[in-house]
This record gives sequence, C-alpha cells and structure tokens, in this order.
Amino acid sequence: MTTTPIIELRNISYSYPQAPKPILKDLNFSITEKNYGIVGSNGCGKTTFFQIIVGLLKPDEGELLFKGAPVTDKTMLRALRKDVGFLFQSSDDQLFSPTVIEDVAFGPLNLGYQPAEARELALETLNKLGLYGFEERITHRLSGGEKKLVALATILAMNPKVLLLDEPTNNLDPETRERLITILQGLDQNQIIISHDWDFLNKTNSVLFQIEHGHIHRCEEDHIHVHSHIHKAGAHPHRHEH
Ligand SMILES: Nc1ncnc2c1ncn2[C@@H]1O[C@H](COP(=O)(O)OP(=O)(O)OP(=O)(O)O)[C@@H](O)[C@H]1O
Repeated sequence: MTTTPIIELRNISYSYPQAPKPILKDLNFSITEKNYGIVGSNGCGKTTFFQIIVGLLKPDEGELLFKGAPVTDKTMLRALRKDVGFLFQSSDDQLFSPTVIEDVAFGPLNLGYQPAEARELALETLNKLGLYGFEERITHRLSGGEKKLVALATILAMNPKVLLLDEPTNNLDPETRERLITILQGLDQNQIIISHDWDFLNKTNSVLFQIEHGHIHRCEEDHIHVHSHIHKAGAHPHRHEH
C-alpha cells in the first residue's frame, strides 16, 4: 500500500529577482522517510528549498502539494503551515515576544486555544525540553543556545507533523548540541534538517540528500567524507563510528 506523502514538490523552479539563473530548477522531492538530512555547499539553495515548502516563496514553475493536493490558496497554505514547523537559522528571526512564555504560547493562541490552555501547553513544552523555570525569562537576554531551544519550543507547542530545521546545531556548545540531539531523537515528527554537521545528521538517523545545481538527489549510501578534529587527550589511535 502506498501512502500519500504529507509534502511533495513537483518540478519546482525558482529564481530570485534579478538573479542570472534559477537557484532551484525542476526539483522533485517528497517526504517518504522519517528524517532527512539536507546537505550542499553554501548558497546552493537549501534555505530557499525550505521557504518554498512553507510557501514563504512562490515557485515560478511546478507544484507544492500538501497531503496530495496542490496548495493553491490561503486556506490550503494555512493548513500546511499548521502541520509544518520551521526552525529558522537565526533564532532572533523566530522570537519576538518580551518573555519566553509569551513566545511559546503565541502559536497555540493563534491556533485558537484559550489563554490558560495555551499557557499550560507552553509550560508543558518548555518542561519537555528541560527548560524549567524559563517561562518569565526575558527572551532577548537568553544565550544563543537557550534561544535555539526556546525557538524549538515555540514550534513544538503547536505539535506540527513535520519539522524543518535550518542548521540547528550552529553555534551550539557540545553539551547543548548533545541535548538537542537527544530531544530530536525522542520526537515522533518527520524531521528535515539542513546541516553541515555530518555527525549530527548521522545521530538523527537522517537519509542524506544533496542540493546541487538546482536539483536535489539522494546521497550515495556509505558516503565517505574526510574530516579532522581535535582530541582533548592528544594524539592516540582511535576508530570512528562511520
Ligand atoms: N532575498 C534574496 N534575494 C536575492 N538573492 C537571494 C535572496 N535570498 C537568498 N539569495 C541567494 O540565493 C542563493 C541561495 O540562498 P540560500 O539561503 O537558499 O542558500 P543556502 O544553501 O541555504 O546557503 P547556506 O549554506 O550558506 O546557508 C544565495 O546565493 C543567496 O545569496
């Protein structure tokens, strides 16, 4: 039995105004796996791809389908956005309320929850992410890592079915990064993750796709990459998981 993918992109092309050529060209993609890792060089169009998925950018050609139906009007787009949460690369673009609780309750309020219910949902979500006692904190004074987790809370409070995560481990210290990995590993949602952090993508069990020359394709199985890193205890022989 085949199931209809929640999101599908068919023959999508998109050019930024004044750009000499399309950044995405005849791109096809559908969500059939649980988690995806999206890789590709800087400027290849990864964030643009996410913006197309949530309808922030309208493709010049091709179709965006939600649960098998083309997204052609605002009602469809609203339904899609309810199910697809987008964690921006910069948390400052995501957080805009004075306090953490207001930011996290904003989504549920928008979905029609009563203020008390929205607050309860927001508190539950913060607690689930280990952000105990954060509710009255001033959002713009949080550290970068704290902002990232609060931004994730604003999305999870709306209980979307799909998460789009744009370079979520950027600027996280090793401990917060591990915390984020544990959180994501425990979620039921489909996750599409843009990242240059291969180890992170590996730990989130993501099927790797690459954006290149406007297209997206599945990376070869057993993709080999060269990397180097510093060891605290100096040089010693060791094996890697990959
Ligand atoms: N609003 C815009 N107007 C014109 N060009 C844009 C706009 N936004 C992005 N671009 C250009 O489109 C290209 C793709 O941008 P995008 O942000 O999708 O890349 P990316 O793959 O996410 O890059 P990175 O890995 O550096 O985050 C880049 O060359 C960028 O400069």
